[in-house]
Amino acid sequence: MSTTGNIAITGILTTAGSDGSFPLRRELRDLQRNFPDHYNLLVLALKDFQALNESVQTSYYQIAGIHGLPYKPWNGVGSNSDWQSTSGFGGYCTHSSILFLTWHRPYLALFEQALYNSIQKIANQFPEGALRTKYVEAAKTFRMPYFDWATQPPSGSSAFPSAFTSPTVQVVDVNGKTKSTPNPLYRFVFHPVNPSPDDFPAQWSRFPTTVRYPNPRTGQSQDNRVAPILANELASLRTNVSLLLLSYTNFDAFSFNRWDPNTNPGEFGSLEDVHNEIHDRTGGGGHMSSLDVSSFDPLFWLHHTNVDRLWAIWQDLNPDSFLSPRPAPYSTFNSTQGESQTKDTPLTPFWDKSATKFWTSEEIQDTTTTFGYAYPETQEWKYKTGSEYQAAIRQAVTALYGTNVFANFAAANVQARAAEHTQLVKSLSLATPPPPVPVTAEKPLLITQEMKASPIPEELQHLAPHNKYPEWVVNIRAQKHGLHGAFRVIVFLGPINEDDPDSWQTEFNAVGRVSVLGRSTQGPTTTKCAKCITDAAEELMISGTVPLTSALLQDIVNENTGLQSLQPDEVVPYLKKELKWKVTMFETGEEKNCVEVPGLRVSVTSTEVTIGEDGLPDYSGEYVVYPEITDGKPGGLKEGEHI
Ligand SMILES: N[C@@H](Cc1ccc(O)cc1)C(=O)O
Ligand SMILES: [Cu+2]
Repeated sequence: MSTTGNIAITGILTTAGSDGSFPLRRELRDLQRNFPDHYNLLVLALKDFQALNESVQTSYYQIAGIHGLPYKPWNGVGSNSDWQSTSGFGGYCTHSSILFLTWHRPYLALFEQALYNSIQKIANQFPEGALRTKYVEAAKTFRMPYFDWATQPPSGSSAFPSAFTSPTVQVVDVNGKTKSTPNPLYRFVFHPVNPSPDDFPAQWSRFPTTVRYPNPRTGQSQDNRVAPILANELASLRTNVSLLLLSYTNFDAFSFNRWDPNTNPGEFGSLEDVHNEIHDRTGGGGHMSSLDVSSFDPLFWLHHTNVDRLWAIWQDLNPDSFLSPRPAPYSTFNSTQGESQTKDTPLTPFWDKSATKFWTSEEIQDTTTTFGYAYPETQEWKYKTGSEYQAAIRQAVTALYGTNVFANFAAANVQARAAEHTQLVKSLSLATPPPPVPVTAEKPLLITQEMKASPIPEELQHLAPHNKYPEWVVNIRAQKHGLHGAFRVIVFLGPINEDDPDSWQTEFNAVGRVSVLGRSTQGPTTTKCAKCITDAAEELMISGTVPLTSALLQDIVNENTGLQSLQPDEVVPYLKKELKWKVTMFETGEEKNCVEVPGLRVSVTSTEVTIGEDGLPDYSGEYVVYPEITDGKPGGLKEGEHI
């Protein structure tokens, strides 16, 4: 890859196999367990890539810097002065816009192709002979792994893989000897933090490495906090992913989180919304929590690869729906605010294969193979017909994220989670975190092409007479920059410790959240992102969802609650009493209780789901709104109000 002139974004240059196949981007734990040579290459190459001089265009530092800070032009696209003016080039970020998904695809391809340079370099450093042959061979099919944060981790293993939390990792080094080495997925070590003056404001300059859940006093990363927080809201998140993939049929609704008055009752969620909450839940006030700096955490890349995968899956189920033109919410290098953003809008700063013009959404919609990869679920070449292929995708999705909430519930290891919860509470009071688990200890996820949906378990069948049940969803709308910073709305079902914001995320009764990555447009931490400034001026509204059914089921199984069915006659009075929500700001790592949120509106809807003979849910029913549940609560939808 040349480092002068326009860098073409090609992904890893690949020709299809004779059967039409492409190498797969695999789940991290699958790669680690079942493809140890690929994993070994990943560790060595990512270290090599991260160590590149930060002034090199294709270094880890510079590529990460395209997303937010330092807000300087990359690859000659835009000039420094463009970045300064708020009416001009507002940076490259595309969140809350129709281009959210498509912009990140070439971005990931760029990362993958740069990482791949290091992969090839490393493979060829092994001593000539069997060892080199083995790694050079493995390098050919190496692709970027993803972290599937929505799937049920195998029982007894952590919701946040030790591959991210272990400070060190065992590898076979290029001399053929096994050694322990700093783990490049654990964190990125800046070298230095500000290679050019003022890359980062003081808030971020103080961290010499990326951090997760930094201790507000010492700045120390507390990675052991991530797993229990991921586990605690996992059941609801899985339903959310299942709903998005199987019930949303419109690209605009599926893809991004901007709310407008015409949003359908069943479409308050989006992949962007689910993606936001992972930033929040893994960041804990550290780098992942802030769009300005999240891409410096290595986790960002595996997280976004999963987002790209979920989109690829959805797109192949809905090949005819794609983005419809919208007025640009902000100005960029190529389009001015208010001008139509379409599938032909250039995705700056990503030059296409010709390196003379930019990639557009249209060119990358259909297929990931343009960039030389596929996902386990999107191996289209294995199927004779489109409908066989789609049926296989549906089966795989339901097996991973929810055949139906009942099978999901039975599969979820509630006991393991409860134990993890106790461990978290204990570890918070310990001076030193528990010792890291060796990376190889992780259990593999089962990801196969033949995964089958399973039927409703017998002991829960009475809750879904004739295989029908109501799916309950909380919808949340708020003004994105209304609090001048990032905040979340956490939804609870049942009693909580009302007075202690620090404990809310780990309350067992926390069901899920909508995380809002708002930013400041005034004061000392003012963002340089021009898009955010115009968004704020426009009072941009966003929305998100928290599926409730899994928590309701837990309450049904827990006999102390008195709840016995999922039907409205029981659930409505129950929710009226037990449903609550809290808002906290989290940007600084400290939890700040916020009572008033501009534009907040919380509503509850349900829709009837039918589970087919094949175990697949049919989500095509109408949504019913229940204002009586939220009326009278702060920010709740009132009787007679339009959703
Ligand atoms: N936190 C629970 C979800 C839940 C929330 C509230 C409840 O009342 C019950 C269950 C989980 O991890 O699955
Ligand atoms: Cu992101």
